[in-house]
Amino acid sequence: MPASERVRLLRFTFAKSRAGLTLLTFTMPLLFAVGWLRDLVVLGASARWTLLLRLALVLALLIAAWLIRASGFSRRTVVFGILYTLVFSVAIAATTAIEPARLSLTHVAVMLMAVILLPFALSRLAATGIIAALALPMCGLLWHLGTPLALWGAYGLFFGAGCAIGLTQRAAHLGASADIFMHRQRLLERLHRDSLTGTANRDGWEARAELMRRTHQRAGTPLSVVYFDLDHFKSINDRYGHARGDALLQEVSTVMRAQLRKYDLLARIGGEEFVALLPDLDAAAATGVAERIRRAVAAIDTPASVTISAGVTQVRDGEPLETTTDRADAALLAAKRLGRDRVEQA
Ligand SMILES: Nc1nc2c(ncn2[C@@H]2O[C@H](COP(=O)(O)OP(=O)(O)OP(=O)(O)O)[C@@H](O)[C@H]2O)c(=O)[nH]1
Repeated sequence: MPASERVRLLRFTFAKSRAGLTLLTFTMPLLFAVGWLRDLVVLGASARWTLLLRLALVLALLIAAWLIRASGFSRRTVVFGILYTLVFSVAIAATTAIEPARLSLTHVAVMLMAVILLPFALSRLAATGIIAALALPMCGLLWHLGTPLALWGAYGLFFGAGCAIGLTQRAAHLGASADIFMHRQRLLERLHRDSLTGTANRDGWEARAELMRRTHQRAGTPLSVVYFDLDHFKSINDRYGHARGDALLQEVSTVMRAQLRKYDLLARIGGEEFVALLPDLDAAAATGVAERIRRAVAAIDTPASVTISAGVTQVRDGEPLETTTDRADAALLAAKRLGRDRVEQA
């Protein structure tokens, strides 16, 4: 798969996997809330204030999770993620009924693990989300090991496994929709490409040219259009045959591409008619490019010698693209009238 496709696929996957991971972000405080509510039932009124404090913390964590969600996974997410992790860890430490004297190395290690893993739970990657979904409840289990509360850790693990399975299924579903997405992209690319020369076709031109015009108008940078037409191509077809004509069209488009920059748009919009859209070039500079192409085409080493005529114009402020292309076409006709194998500027 080409690199550009892979990047597009990754972007698509990231965009789609956000929802599941956001759910995970909210799940963790809710899990703790369930555990603490259970304490309220078991311990009764004697621990009311501690439990109220815990519930207030859960509320704060939910608000923090909401803020993280609202920040839209930008750079701010990282800052919120770190704050969230800190508050979360302090909340665990402050409200877990373990006296400082009983704190063991395991507890410290578990807390560190929780601190390290939470940002992963917030990350966009499904894989790290799954790790966090399983590892965080595992932290809870280890934390309470040897006490009845370990049951809650086990429950969390069970719940985390559910999350992980959900995420895996979602990933599989995403894989299928990504396939459809890529298929659609390839189809669209094929529809916009001229099968003979590999350049854009008329649909491809129409899909991209107007967008480029708007971008350049907004940026206030020059943009030029060049119309090309092979001279007396009919006689070449008649003399050497259609297949040789086809091969010549391919050679000409290769020569043109070699003279253009990567971001110039080249399209075959008719039988032996090409158009190029040249960003950041005014009419004079575009004429220079067209002249270079004219010379390169004339130099193609073939028995069926071919020349090309061109009409150049610059996009004027606020005018529709059609007006510009009409002007370039008129300049091309002038080049034909003046004897062909030449470039005219309008
Ligand atoms: N081999 C080949 N020929 C094509 C293709 N598309 C169009 N043509 C031919 O291109 C020729 C164009 O002829 P005209 O429009 O008369 O233009 P011309 O002979 O190039 O003359 P000028 O443009 O006036 O210099 C026709 O003979 C078409 O059959 C194609 O895809 N392959």
